[in-house]
Amino acid sequence: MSETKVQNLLLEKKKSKRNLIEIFMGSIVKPMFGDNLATIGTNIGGLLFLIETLRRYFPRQLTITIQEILVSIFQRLPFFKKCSEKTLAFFSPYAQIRFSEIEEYRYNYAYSAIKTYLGAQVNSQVKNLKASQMKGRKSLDVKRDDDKVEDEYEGVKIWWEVLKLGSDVNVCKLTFHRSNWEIVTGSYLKYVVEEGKSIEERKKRIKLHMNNPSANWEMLTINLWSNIDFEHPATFETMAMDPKKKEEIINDLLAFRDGEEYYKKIGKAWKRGYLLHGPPGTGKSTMIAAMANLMSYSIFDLELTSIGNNWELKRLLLGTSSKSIIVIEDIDCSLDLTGERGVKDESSAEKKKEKKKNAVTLSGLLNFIDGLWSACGQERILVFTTNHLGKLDQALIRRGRMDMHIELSYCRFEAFKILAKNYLNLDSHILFGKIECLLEEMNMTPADVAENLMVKDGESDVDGTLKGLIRALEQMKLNQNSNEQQKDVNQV
Ligand SMILES: Nc1ncnc2c1ncn2[C@@H]1O[C@H](COP(=O)(O)OP(=O)(O)OP(=O)(O)O)[C@@H](O)[C@H]1O
Ligand SMILES: [Mg+2]
Repeated sequence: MSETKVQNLLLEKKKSKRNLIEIFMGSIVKPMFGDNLATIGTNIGGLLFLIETLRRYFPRQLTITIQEILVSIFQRLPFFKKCSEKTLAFFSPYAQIRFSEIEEYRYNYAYSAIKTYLGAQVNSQVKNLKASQMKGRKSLDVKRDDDKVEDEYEGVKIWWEVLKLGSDVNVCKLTFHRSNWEIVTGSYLKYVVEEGKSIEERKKRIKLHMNNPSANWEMLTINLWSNIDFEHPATFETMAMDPKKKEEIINDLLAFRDGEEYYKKIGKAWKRGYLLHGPPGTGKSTMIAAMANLMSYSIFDLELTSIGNNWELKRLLLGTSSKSIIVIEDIDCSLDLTGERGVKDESSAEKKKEKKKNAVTLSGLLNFIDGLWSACGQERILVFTTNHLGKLDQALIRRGRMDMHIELSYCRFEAFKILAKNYLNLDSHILFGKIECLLEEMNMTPADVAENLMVKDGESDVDGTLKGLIRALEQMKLNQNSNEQQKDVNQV
């Protein structure tokens, strides 16, 4: 058969189908509803016919793409705007499920598990891949880099698409034939999420999250936190402090980590608060790093001064994940510690109101820790640090809120021995006796001791380094004595 003949035949076929629709619209719809409705009816009829034809003769993915194009065209027409999507969805044999990255202001962990699962669908047929190597890793991490992934589960075909809606809403969209509803919603999705989570667990790196200034937040709760890999080397082993106290803290942390059942049994939210207090340079921040490394928990470092009010604080706390340590450093400096109770000198009521509305208050923080957040945030550790325990409001530090108070203090001999082991690989030395006496007398911080134990010029030997520390301690003693003498003179 010649090519023109085939084309003519196809044209005839098309005409006859179009004629059928036109006869139906002209003889039934038009007489009943008039010209306008008849035109609309013709369009719908044509559209449905088109979809059915596409479904029969084209592969599924193409059908869906064409359907989407048709929807977008028809949505531009005022009448169809409302009903085109519903009409198409009604007639389409496929169902779709969307997983947004953020759902009701909270991070959707199913989304990240699905993304991880899709990234892991690597085989020799895959054409687009991406590879990266993280610091400290020997192997390359190779992931699939396709926006569209076709999957198969128990003989059922499933199509995934990774999309960005608007400027910042990330979505994974799943399409499947409605006849497979049971399998997909029953076991496939569970399988995907669990598989994604176990891959994440295997590859897990501890993250340090920092809150972005609220002025930079975008509408949909993304961008509240930025994160980087956390690579602080501190461990409890290298922490210079009283060994008994150290053991107590480690046991407390491990009991918390393994305590899911216990917390359920006693009906308490699975969270624990630690208050670290002590002078600057005694190891408060170092201990937070050691905690994160011991527990393999990520850190959320909450900078209260960059947010405006209690509502923003709530959003930030709701955006934290489980298995995390939420840190507020120098709580005495970053919070209006008097809360609403302290507003005494404001002259005008207006000012008071404004202050309440715009401040992150102690009561806001406490209400949230005790209330809503306890109900929805599990397996979280809260750490506050301060240099001035005395300045803190009693409400903040009462037991039950801050379960354990940890004092980090000046470097005594037990702590020094740990630093000497870390920095000089020394267990004992003839100069240790003298250092012990001086450390009992003088209040030198572990940070200062550590600084003196660092070999700076690359040539100093162990003796030279320890003598350097002794000199520093003696100098400190001299300064202290002369200060005291000066004070006495001033008093006289
Ligand atoms: N207890 C300690 N054990 C081991 N190293 C310590 C200890 N305390 C301080 N250091 C050393 O001193 C440095 C400063 O300590 P760190 O930042 O933890 O002190 P801090 O108590 O948080 O001080 P600040 O109150 O000023 O924030 C650390 O990098 C660490 O090397
Ligand atoms: Mg610190």
